[in-house]
Amino acid sequence: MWRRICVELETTPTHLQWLAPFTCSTGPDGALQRNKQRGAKKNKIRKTGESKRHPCPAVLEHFDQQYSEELGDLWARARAVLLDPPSWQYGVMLNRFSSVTDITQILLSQGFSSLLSQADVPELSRNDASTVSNSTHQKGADTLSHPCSSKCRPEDFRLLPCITSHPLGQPRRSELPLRLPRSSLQCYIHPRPLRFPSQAHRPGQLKQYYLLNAASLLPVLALQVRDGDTVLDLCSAPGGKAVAIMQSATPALLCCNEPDPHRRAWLAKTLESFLPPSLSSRVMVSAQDGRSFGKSEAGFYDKVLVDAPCSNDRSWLHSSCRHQGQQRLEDRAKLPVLQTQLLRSAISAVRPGGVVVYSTCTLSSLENCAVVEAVLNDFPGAEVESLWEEIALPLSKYFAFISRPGHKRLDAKPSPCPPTDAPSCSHDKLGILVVPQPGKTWGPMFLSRIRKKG
Ligand SMILES: C[S@@+](CC[C@H](N)C(=O)[O-])C[C@H]1O[C@@H](n2cnc3c(N)ncnc32)[C@H](O)[C@@H]1O
Repeated sequence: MWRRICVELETTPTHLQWLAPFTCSTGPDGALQRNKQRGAKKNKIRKTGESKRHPCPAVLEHFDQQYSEELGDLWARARAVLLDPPSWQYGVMLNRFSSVTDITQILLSQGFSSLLSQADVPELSRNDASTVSNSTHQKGADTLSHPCSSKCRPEDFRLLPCITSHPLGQPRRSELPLRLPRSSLQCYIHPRPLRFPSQAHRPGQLKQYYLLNAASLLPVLALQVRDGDTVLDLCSAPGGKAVAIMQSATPALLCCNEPDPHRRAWLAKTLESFLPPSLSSRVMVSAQDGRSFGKSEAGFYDKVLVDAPCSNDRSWLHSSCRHQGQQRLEDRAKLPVLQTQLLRSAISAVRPGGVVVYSTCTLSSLENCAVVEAVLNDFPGAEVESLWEEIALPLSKYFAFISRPGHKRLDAKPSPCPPTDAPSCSHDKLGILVVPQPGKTWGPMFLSRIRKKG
């Protein structure tokens, strides 16, 4: 199998071989692309300073139509965030392979705090968590109703309220505590939209951190990579989640796949900037169409991440001109077909008992729950696992997740919904959705975890 993978790797020109000597001067996190500055700046935070960007009228009109129908009042607040780049927050994911260690102190002294520390996550038992959600929903606190498809009534949808303290005293010792999965992944966030400076590449030195939308880490947490796993990152460029996977654990193999040559070059640079050469035998770059893995590598992987090509609401809203906006809207209509094919391929590529995480950075239910629903219909041996108590509840202090009360039984087995023209939007059944809101501007991010039965 190793041989086969190696052969399938592109016969790479030297600039694509990520273990080639460090020569790149551009970074993976986009910010560096914009900041052409050379040399690392002093670690000084600044306001995001995003210049005023104008939304593309055609895309905004399309979003208004679709999302006010799907999300109701929730859309007005998400819209306000998406239209206001200076309000966007940035996460700082630390690089555990960098030998420079002063960064945590600097972040803490500047008001950043650890997103994934276990310390500030309330320790709730499963029963308590259920009680908290139900009782808060009954009270109607911090809720926003939003209409969706014909299957859902507007009042069915609410924001998951913040859980900031344990409402019922100490959890019962005998019950499993509600905690984030253990991970060596470290990310620091600030309550305000302050951005840490991006780092230029320094030859021979790994970057210390990666700037990102912290919601991007949720699919990686959901993937639960363990040491020794064989992992496929099916749509990998520019490589933020691949780097996060390598922060979480040491897989036996991480295959990073990206068919687009320019984006693959960017991916290669990211890997080169964040991973030491000693990991070269474990991390590989592949150039296939992701739809082919289901046949070429059937049943090989323990874990597959499908961070699918999607509408990317944040960036598409700010399309540079009307023509680009129109083109993207045309592409948007075709995406669910590609996404469905990629997810099918991923499920075929995973071994029985293995898991696939499907994620997008759009709010569109057609690219989210409708894709998962369609694929589940083809794979009776696959089932969605709830991410509610594992991810949404522990992190509700930081992210605005939406929920549908009454469908949140923590022990409920999700079942595929009957095929329908209208998406069902059962985010709690088919996945979880982070909706940007003022003060919690992370997202959009949809994620769903599917296990292939053994
Ligand atoms: C949302 S981006 C992935 C972001 C990446 N996972 C990260 O965290 O940095 C989706 C990627 O899928 C790639 N893509 C498009 N069509 C694909 C296909 N048929 N197979 C695999 N990847 C594809 C795109 O070129 C793009 O780089």
